[in-house]
Amino acid sequence: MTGFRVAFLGPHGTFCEQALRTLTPAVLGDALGEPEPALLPFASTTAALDAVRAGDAEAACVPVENSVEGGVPATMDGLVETPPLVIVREILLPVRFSVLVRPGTTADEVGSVASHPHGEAQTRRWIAEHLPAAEVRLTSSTAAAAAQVAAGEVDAAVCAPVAAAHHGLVELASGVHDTGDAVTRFVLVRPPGAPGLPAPTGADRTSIAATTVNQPGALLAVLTEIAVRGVDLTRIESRPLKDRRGDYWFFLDGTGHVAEPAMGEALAALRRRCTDVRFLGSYPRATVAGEEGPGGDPGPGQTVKDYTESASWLAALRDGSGA
Ligand SMILES: O=C(O)C(=O)C[C@]1(C(=O)O)C=C[C@@H](O)C=C1
Repeated sequence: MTGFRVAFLGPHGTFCEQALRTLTPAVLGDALGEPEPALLPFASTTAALDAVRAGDAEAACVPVENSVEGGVPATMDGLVETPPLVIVREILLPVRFSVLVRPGTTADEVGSVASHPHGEAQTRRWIAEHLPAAEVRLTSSTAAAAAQVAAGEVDAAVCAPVAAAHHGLVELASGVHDTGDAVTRFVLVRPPGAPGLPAPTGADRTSIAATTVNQPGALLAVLTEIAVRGVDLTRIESRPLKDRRGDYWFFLDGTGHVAEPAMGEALAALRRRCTDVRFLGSYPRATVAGEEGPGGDPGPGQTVKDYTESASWLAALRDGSGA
């Protein structure tokens, strides 16, 4: 045991724990600087992030978005709180739900069914069709729903199949979903500077949160700074600033690394244009097995080589050696 701790959305048996466990010790060691961390379940995404901020864990793994239901608000809000945290890895996990019950329970006996809001959203039609009489209850995680079934507080849980073993439950149904092939994206976060920025791999993603003044074209200007540098924007989502009604955090993900000129220049431009910019991390892009990731040809004049050559040309103009 190293004393190095990774917080995750618990209890045991969440998709979040599965995502974290897909990282090999080598990858985890590379991302965290420690090969064998202790994995600590927390009751919520907020609590997992708070644990890192309080020094009770050195890193946290939290869900950030689902391909069917979209962003996880608690994570997005948590990422822009202070002190800052930065993403050092992303993990894409295909999500497959089972309906778990106590041994012996039949479908007719299910009067209530629980899940995390994202789990409920991905299986809403299925529940309406197959468990029409069940009252739906929302829980802090899918495994928390399984724990409630085990405790006799609810009859069924929509959760990961692995939760059955953790909570002594059995499958009433498996492969439950309204839209197939759902994927949830998780991120591993650390305080900035520990152990340092992941090195560029050539296939990275950078996450940014930015706020702008509320005037015509402000968001367009932000997007233009990104677009003209050939950065492929892979996600944009907003969250209210809460204490400034009508103002928003824009969460932007784009291909590239802050150490590369295009992304570096785009970030510097946002720093000039926005009322606040948070660098949320540059980290290797994950792909689902068998799928191509984003970020093909950045367009004419937009490769790292193009940026390096133009910077040398400008330097020569400035020092009088070129024309
Ligand atoms: O509750 C869990 O098991 C989680 O890991 C959270 C979460 C989410 O936030 O979307 C992860 C994957 C599923 O989409 C449902 C719930």
